[in-house]
Amino acid sequence: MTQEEVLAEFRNSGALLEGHFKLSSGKHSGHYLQCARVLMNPARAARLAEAVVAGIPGEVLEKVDVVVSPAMGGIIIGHEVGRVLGKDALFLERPEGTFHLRRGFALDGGAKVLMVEDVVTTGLSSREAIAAVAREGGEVIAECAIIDRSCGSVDLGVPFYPLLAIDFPTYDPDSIPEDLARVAVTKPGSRKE
Ligand SMILES: O=P(O)(O)OC[C@H]1O[C@H](OP(=O)(O)OP(=O)(O)O)[C@H](O)[C@@H]1O
Ligand SMILES: O=C(O)c1cc(=O)[nH]c(=O)[nH]1
Ligand SMILES: [Mg+2]
Repeated sequence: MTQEEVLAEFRNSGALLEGHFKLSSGKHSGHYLQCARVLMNPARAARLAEAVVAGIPGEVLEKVDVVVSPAMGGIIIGHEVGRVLGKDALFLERPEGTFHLRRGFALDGGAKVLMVEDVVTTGLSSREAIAAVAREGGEVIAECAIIDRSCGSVDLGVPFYPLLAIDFPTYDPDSIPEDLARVAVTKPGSRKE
């Protein structure tokens, strides 16, 4: 899948939003990639998962024991990646603010984990999720995602394989451009303030 074809999947599903968004990291942006909309079609979700997996080197894939995703955004793409790899797909949740496994999910000691995200912007959520896997006894050996909003600048501490790297500007709360500040802000994600 080319970069243009990935972007077309977002455009065609109404997932490429413009407005004023408060991101998970607290940064603000005039653009938002609403992955839930792009993944709401199961055939499209499967296509994207196959393309994500195709971008990961074989020597990494052959080591993977299990797929883990941070809820909510990572769940659907993580499950689809698990299907492509023939591996179980678990997810981390943070109802009290810190990611951990719930619902009877557990990792075997030393399990080699492929972390799967929908979007990475600052990498904050990914780093928290990677730390959570370590607390749960596993080892994240690589991460993949549909979108890298850092456009290649993020360091997750493990090899990172995004399907599409994109560079939409983001702003700290005290340096929001005037025209963006005039637009009512929404916070689409589920991280608590
Ligand atoms: O790289 P970062 O700066 O951490 O941003 C990316 C994270 O933000 C979104 O999740 P969010 O916390 O909005 O919650 P959600 O997954 O429940 O939508 C997205 O799903 C990533 O997890
Ligand atoms: O950084 C985020 O929170 C974020 C950005 C984006 O474009 N899409 C998304 O789901 N989350
Ligand atoms: Mg998320």
